[in-house]
Amino acid sequence: MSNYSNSTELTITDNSNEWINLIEESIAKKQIKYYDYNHFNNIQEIGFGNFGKVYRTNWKSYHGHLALKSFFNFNAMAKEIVNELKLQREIDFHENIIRFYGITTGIINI
Ligand SMILES: Nc1ncnc2c1ncn2[C@@H]1O[C@H](COP(=O)(O)OP(=O)(O)OP(=O)(O)O)[C@@H](O)[C@H]1O
Repeated sequence: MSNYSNSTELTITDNSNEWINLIEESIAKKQIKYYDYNHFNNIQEIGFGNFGKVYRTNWKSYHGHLALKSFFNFNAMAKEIVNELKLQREIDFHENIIRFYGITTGIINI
């Protein structure tokens, strides 16, 4: 039997899903709360930015309004989203900083 001690291992690395995996893991560990999209109602577009549209919505029987932020390309944005969440956690002690509640997935059809 021969031993190819100096053989080179060809490794193909694909980091494109690394950030998606991190978000999914955080949801699985309940570090990020996942909301069922079916519980949102009365969805109305209120603005848009470079990365997606923003909607005003209600959730279940909660009477206040929430902002739902959508992304045109979540996969391409995942790294920036993780970074935003880290930054948000640093400063969420201040009352003027809006709270991050969690994530949902769905196709907005209004
Ligand atoms: N929590 C919120 N409550 C009310 N309106 C909001 C809220 N978040 C965003 N908006 C509205 O949606 C618009 C887009 O917001 P978004 O955060 O996506 O982009 P931006 O911060 O304006 O710019 P960028 O695309 O560079 O991030 C805002 O300009 C605002 O009008």
